Amino acid sequence: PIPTGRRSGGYPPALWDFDTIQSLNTEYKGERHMRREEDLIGQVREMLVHEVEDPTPQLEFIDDLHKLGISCHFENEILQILKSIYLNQNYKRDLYSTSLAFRLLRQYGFILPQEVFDCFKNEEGTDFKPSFGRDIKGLLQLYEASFLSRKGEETLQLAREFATKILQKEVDEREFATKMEFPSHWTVQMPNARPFIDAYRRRPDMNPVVLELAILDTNIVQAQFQEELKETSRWWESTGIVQELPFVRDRIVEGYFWTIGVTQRREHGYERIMTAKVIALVTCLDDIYDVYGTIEELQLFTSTIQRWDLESMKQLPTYMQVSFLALHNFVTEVAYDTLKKKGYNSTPYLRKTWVDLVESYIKEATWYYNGYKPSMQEYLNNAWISVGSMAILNHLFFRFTNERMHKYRDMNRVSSNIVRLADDMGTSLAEVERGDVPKAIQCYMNETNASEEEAREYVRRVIQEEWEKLNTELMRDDDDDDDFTLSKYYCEVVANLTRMAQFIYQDGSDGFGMKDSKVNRLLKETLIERYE
Ligand SMILES: CC1(C)[C@@H]2CC[C@@]1(C)[C@@H](OP(=O)([O-])OP(=O)([O-])[O-])C2
Ligand SMILES: [Mg+2]
Ligand SMILES: [Mg+2]
Ligand SMILES: [Mg+2]
Ligand SMILES: [Mg+2]
Ligand SMILES: [Mg+2]
Repeated sequence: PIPTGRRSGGYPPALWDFDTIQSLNTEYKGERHMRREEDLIGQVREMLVHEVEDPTPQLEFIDDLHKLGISCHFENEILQILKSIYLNQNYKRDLYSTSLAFRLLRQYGFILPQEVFDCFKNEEGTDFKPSFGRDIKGLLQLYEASFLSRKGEETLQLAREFATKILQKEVDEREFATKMEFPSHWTVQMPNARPFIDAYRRRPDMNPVVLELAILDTNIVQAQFQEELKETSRWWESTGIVQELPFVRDRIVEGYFWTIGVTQRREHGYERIMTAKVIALVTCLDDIYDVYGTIEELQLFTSTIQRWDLESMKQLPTYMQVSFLALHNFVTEVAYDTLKKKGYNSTPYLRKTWVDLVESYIKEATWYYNGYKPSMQEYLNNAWISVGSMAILNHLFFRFTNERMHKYRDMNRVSSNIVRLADDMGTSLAEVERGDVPKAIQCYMNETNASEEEAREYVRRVIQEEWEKLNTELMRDDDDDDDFTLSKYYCEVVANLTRMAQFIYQDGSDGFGMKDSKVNRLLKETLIERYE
C-alpha cells in the first residue's frame, strides 16, 4: 500500500492576494461610457439588415460579432437574419458560403441537414470531389462546419477527414495546429475576445465603428467582472479556508475566470459568483481527498457529508470541520436565494450533488491507497463525477430551468466526460507524479500497453466523439420546453462549460493558476488590464 503520510500538492501560492483583488479599479463604470456604448450599438444595429441578395457578408459579420464578444447586444437581429436565411435557403452554393451558413445556422439552432453538402461530393457519394482540394478558404470553413456534426452524420465525418488531410499540408503548421485544437465550435467566447479584437483591428476590412464598440464593450464588461470578482473574493476570505487549510489551492481569481466563459450573459452576475464559489469549494474538497487527508479521516469526512448533519462534525479534525461548515453555509445560502427567486427548495438536490461528489472522491482515494488500477471505463464511470462539473451544472440547473432533472441527464454526462478528459490531459502527469489515482491517460496505457502519445491521441478521439453526442443533445428540437429561453440558457451553459475546460487545459497544460501559461495571460487581459 501507498505510504499514508501527508502529501503536498506542490501547488504554487496565489498569484493575487486579497488586497490586490479589492484594489482593482477601472474608469469604465461611468455613465459617459454607457451612453457612448448605446450609441455605438445603435449604429452597428443598422448594419445588421436581412433583406439582402447575398447573405454571405452578413454571415461573416455575425461570426465577427460573436468572436469580438459583442454578439449578445444583437441577439434578436442575428436570429432574424439567420431565420430568413434558413427559410429562404438563399446562401450561395459555393463551398465557403454553404459551410459558413451551415455552421452559424446550426450554432443558433436552425438545423440545416448535412445533405446540403451532397453537391460537393463525387457521384458515388463516397468522398468530396478532389477539385475542392484547391479551395483553401472553402476547406477551412468546411472543416469548421464539420464540428457541428451529430451522431451518424457520415457526410460531416467525411468533410472533416477530407479537409484535415489537405489543410494539414497547405496551411502553415502553427496556425493550423491552433485551428485543429480549437475549431470555432469548441472555442469559448469571452476569454478569447481580446486576442480576436487585436486581430480584427489589423484587418483591411475592419469597420471602425465595430472596432470602437468592441474595445469599449470589453472594458465596460471588465468593470462588471471586477466587481463580481471582488464580491467572490470577500466571500472566499470570510470562509478562512486559506488560513485553516494551507495545502488547498488558493485560486479564487482563476475560479471566477472559469465562470466568465461558462455564464457569460451580462445579467447573470449572481450565477457567476455562485459558480465561482462552487469551483472554490470543489477545489478545496478535491485537494483534501487527493493530497492531504488520511484514508481514515476521508472516510469520516465522507460519512459526515452523507449525513449532512452538523452534529457529527465533532468527530472531524478542525480542517475538515471548517470545510464542511463552509460547504453547509454555501448550500443553505444558495437554497435560500433560489427559494426566494423560484419558489422551491433545492436543498435536497444540492446536498445530493455534494454527496455524489465526495463518494466519487472516496472511491478514487480508496483505489489509490490500495494501489488499484481501474480500467478506462471503470475510471470514467466515476471520474465524470469527480471532476466536479456536475456540482457546477446542478447549482446552475436550478437558476436556469423549470424542467425535470432527467431531461438533461445525457447532456450533463457527455459534457462532464469532456471536462474530465480535458482536465486529465492537462493535470494527470503532475497528479500521478505526486501520488493520485491513475487518470484516463494512465488507465488507457495500463490497459493497452500504449505509449503516452498514443493514449493522448485516443483521448482526443474520445473527446471528438463525445462532442458529437453533445451536439446531438444540444440540437434536439423537442418543443416541450415549458420555458424555452431558460432551457436555451442552460444548454448554452453546458456547452460553454465544456469549451471552458478545453480552454483552461489547452495544449495539454494545466492553465489553472499556473503563472506563465497562455491561459493566465488571457486571464490578466480579460480581468485585470484595461484594453487600449
Ligand atoms: C475546477 C476543477 C476543474 C476541479 C476542481 C479543481 C479543478 C481545476 C480540477 O482540479 P484537479 O485536481 O485537476 O481535479 P482532479 O483531477 O483531482 O479531479 C478539478
Ligand atoms: Mg463559439
Ligand atoms: Mg486534484
Ligand atoms: Mg481529485
Ligand atoms: Mg487529482
Ligand atoms: Mg486533474
